[in-house]
Amino acid sequence: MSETTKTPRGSIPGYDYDRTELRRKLATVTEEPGSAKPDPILTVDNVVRRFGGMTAVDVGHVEVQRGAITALIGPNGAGKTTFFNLLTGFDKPNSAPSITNRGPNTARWVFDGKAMSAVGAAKVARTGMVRTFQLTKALSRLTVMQNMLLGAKDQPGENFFVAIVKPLWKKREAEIELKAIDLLERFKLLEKKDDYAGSLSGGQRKLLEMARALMSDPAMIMLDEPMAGVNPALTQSLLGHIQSLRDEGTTVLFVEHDMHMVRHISDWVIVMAEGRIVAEGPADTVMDNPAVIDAYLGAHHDTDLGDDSLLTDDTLEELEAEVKQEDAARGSAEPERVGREPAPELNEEEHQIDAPAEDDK
Ligand SMILES: Nc1ncnc2c1ncn2[C@@H]1O[C@H](COP(=O)(O)OP(=O)(O)OP(=O)(O)O)[C@@H](O)[C@H]1O
Repeated sequence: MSETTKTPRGSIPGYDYDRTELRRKLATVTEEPGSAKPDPILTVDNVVRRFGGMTAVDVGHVEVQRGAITALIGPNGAGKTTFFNLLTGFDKPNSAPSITNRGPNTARWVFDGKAMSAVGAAKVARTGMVRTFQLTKALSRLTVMQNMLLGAKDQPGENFFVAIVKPLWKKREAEIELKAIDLLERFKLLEKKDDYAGSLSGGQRKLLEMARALMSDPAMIMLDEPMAGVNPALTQSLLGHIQSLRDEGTTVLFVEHDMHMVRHISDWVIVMAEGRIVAEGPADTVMDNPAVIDAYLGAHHDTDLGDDSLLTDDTLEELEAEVKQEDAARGSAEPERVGREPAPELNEEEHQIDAPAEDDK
């Protein structure tokens, strides 16, 4: 990956993006929930969302580093999607400020210097914080190209002067179309540009949604399970796209269950469980945090944390002893062996994603 120096979108002019520098900065961040980041693009305080008696999100404080790829992970039901919905204006926290709810404990989040707590979804997107959905929102009865054009900002019709001066709107329209073609080519969807979005596969719709989100040049893109439903053949290129976005200066915040992907591309990982942030750190160490292991084992016994080092020799011996006991109880002569499988590597040919069906949720 190149060590280019570019300006992250939404940053102060002249700020040099440098990946080595980013890593050096993140290495100074304390590995604890809510830790301060050297250059946060997003700072969130006191976001609480309850559904009836159940608290789905209760985030006291969290920061997202500008220009980095941050993974938001956690077991099923941890509150990740609800948190995305709240931040992007698709839902409202119970802790939102109101006439009856004022004071230091009310919800507040600031994106790129702008207070966002009372901002609706459309305006949030215009400020440069754009998200995709776990279930794609491509408009089935529009073509792929029409979907892309909808994602553009500064459309000719939005500006009265541009709209009435033909050379101006013609020029702007042509620019938007060129951008759409470029993105569709990047996401290998160009030959589908005249097909209805409804005819695409689940994985292709996922790619279309990401490409469409990029039409507005967001400062931060928030991806909700980008890999779910994506064909393994496209997995590697999607990972490459996400990394290039970061290298070009876009901040990426993504929710993902595939721990191999999380380990492979994240600069930083934030872990949620039962609505709270329970751990933070770089991908290669955060998975060993006892709070993370508890969160996953407590909620979801069969989650693969992508790290076989959790299987220590002691654990293996204990498991082997348990198997022997069970076999003895069943009267079996030859106990099964408990072994350590090699950790699967993320690799172009072999990497398989646990892809839930697109319409699971
Ligand atoms: N509209 C809603 N009404 C009632 N409960 C809800 C609603 N939306 C979410 N919840 C509940 O809030 C909790 C958090 O759900 P959420 O979808 O945010 O979790 P998640 O971490 O994204 O899970 P997953 O990884 O399975 O997608 C869950 O218990 C869920 O059932």
